[in-house]
Amino acid sequence: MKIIGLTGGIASGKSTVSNYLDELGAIIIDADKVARDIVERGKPALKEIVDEFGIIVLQANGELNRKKLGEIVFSNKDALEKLNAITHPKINEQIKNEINWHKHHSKNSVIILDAALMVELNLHKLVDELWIVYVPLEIQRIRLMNRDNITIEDANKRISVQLSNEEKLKLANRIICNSGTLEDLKKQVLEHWLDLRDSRI
Ligand SMILES: CC(C)(COP(=O)(O)OP(=O)(O)OC[C@H]1O[C@@H](n2cnc3c(N)ncnc32)[C@H](O)[C@@H]1O)[C@@H](O)C(=O)NCCC(=O)NCCS
Ligand SMILES: Nc1ncnc2c1ncn2[C@@H]1O[C@H](COP(=O)(O)OP(=O)(O)OP(=O)(O)O)[C@@H](O)[C@H]1O
Repeated sequence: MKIIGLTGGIASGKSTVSNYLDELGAIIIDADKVARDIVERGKPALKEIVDEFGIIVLQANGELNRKKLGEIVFSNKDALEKLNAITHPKINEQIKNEINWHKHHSKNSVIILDAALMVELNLHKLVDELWIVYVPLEIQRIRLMNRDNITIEDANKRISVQLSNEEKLKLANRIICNSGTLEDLKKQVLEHWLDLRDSRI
């Protein structure tokens, strides 16, 4: 089994890349999905979040109001640190459990661990190779605003709370540049995938 860490800033194109790698036969562990699982109704993290931020962050049906919590934490560093202190240990634990499960059940596979906060969560230490999806800031901002239908101010806030591209690039084994078309992106991903396969034979 080989574990590839796939990281990059918000809206750099990681999910687009991991969807393609999924089609090529990789197993995907998506940190955003894990982060959603651990705050489901009835899970301890949700109670801790409500204790910290109040019932304002709940919807009428008792589920987390993600939009509301996002507005709070991406505008306030202390609030984000409090949310991270609740969620990050649990995200880390679940990801490690998923990796261990695959170690026993999917021995010959390639696992893609897709996480924006790979380095912040110290998950890069678990992977065999680190791939970075790089996108220049101006394009990143426009794609984020379009995808999430948010203002330039909100896009800047979300970008500014993450490690810079430069810091991530220093750690990368492979760089996927996503400033071009989706076809350009797919072509690069296929090249890396084939190269990885050849290096495993
Ligand atoms: C604040 C929350 C509720 C907002 O939810 P929302 O549905 O709007 O966003 P979603 O979870 O899909 O995240 C979208 C992107 O935001 C960025 N992001 C999310 N959380 C964080 C964070 N704590 N710090 C920096 N960037 C973050 C990532 O690039 C992520 O891919 C949610 O992001 C959350 O619970 N974050 C804390 C857990 C976490 O760290 N998740 C990221 C794991 S890599
Ligand atoms: N080469 C491209 N050309 C045009 N649009 C693109 C390209 N690559 C990705 N996108 C679009 O940019 C947006 C961000 O991509 P994606 O959701 O894959 O990013 P992400 O890195 O997974 O984001 P997050 O950190 O929030 O999980 C999406 O709307 C996606 O369709």
